[in-house]
Amino acid sequence: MVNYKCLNPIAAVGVNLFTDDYKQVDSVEEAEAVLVRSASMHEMDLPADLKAIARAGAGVNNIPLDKCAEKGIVVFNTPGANANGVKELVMAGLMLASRNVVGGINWVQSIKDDPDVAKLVEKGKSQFAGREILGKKLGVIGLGAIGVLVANAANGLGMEVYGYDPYLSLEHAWNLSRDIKYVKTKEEIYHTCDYITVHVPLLPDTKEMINKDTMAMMKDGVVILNFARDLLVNDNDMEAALKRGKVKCYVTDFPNEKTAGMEGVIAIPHLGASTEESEDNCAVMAVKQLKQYMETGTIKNSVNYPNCDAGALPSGKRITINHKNIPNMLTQFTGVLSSENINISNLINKSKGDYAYTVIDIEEELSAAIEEKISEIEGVLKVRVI
Ligand SMILES: NC(=O)c1ccc[n+]([C@@H]2O[C@H](COP(=O)([O-])OP(=O)(O)OC[C@H]3O[C@@H](n4cnc5c(N)ncnc54)[C@H](O)[C@@H]3O)[C@@H](O)[C@H]2O)c1
Ligand SMILES: O=C(O)[C@H](O)COP(=O)(O)O
Repeated sequence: MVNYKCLNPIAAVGVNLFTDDYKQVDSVEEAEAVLVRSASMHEMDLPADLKAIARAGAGVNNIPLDKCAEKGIVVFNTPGANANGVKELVMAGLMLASRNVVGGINWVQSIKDDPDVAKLVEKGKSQFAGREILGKKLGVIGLGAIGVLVANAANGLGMEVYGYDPYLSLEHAWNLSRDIKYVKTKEEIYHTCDYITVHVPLLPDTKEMINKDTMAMMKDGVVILNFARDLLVNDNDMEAALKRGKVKCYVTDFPNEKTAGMEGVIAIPHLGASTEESEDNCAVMAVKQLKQYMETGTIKNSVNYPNCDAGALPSGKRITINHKNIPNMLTQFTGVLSSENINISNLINKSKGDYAYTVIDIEEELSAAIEEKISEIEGVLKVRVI
């Protein structure tokens, strides 16, 4: 029986994939597997038995990835599963920043009880006049699952789109419309674009990438959209830029105590992935990946361990070992098995940064004593026998 814990509500279509071999538990202390959306796990004690965490979504900045890797806990996310949901809201964000729809709606509410509301509307509407996005320049920073969809959709609406991503993957490059101008530096986007949207993960090198220096390079009256993470923007610098009119409007899906009431900000309550379709897609992908790992040792879409297709289970046992990526580990693993005269029928070893993963198939049973011997090898972080 595998105990799992959902730290956030996870769509039923995903959770229903768990069979009778899985049991939902009340506390994370009892869990071998965790499903999570945006709940922060940074302050959490991670139980010794925890083997995997699946983030039903893209951003993993709420999970202590290194701490997990160090404990042999594999962290998964669901790349692309909510990208369309976010893209559609970004397109709405472009419109909301261009046409004063929010101001107009609020104004209609304030005069709704006036018997002359229809006349007042026609008289007063000019104060909410906007501009069209057709022909305007949009810069997309980060051409991953979301950035590519946003770039292509904006291009379809007649915008001139510039894209920047120093790590652009082949898959995403294939999906990018040929009309998008791929630029080699962020500065080209800053100097050129009327609208700038960021779709990068929150990492040490992207934190506060929108700040007074980068905004100084932008056109006067630029519109900035942030559907990625609040900490990508320096809020104090944004406030000053909005006051000066350097930035015309800041659309954020991540309001915080500083930006929620800031003038010039359109604040959306983190709704990018909050659609039935995205929630279902993420839940199904997260649960499938978690189950596959628990049942076969295969790792797909991990962010802290290497991906590894372990293949079908052997007739005997499968030993999976999460360990440090240091020399001499395989010799030690095979040494323990050969000293017990155990034949290896298949062996896979993969690494990612400081961590590695080894799968060893044997055609017989494995005693607890041998499992213990492997666990005791220096650099071994977790051992499972399936
Ligand atoms: N608003 C929401 O509800 C919502 C939903 C999903 C994702 N997100 C956020 O959006 C981010 C992007 O999501 P995604 O699904 O497109 O992820 P993704 O991993 O598919 O794409 C991220 C892209 O950013 C690029 N990148 C990394 N560092 C960069 C840098 N310094 N400069 C330029 N590009 C850089 C990567 O190469 C990658 O192509 C997530 O990390 C998450 O924080 C928000
Ligand atoms: O990174 C993500 O996938 C989004 O920010 C969605 O977060 P949520 O699952 O809490 O809506």
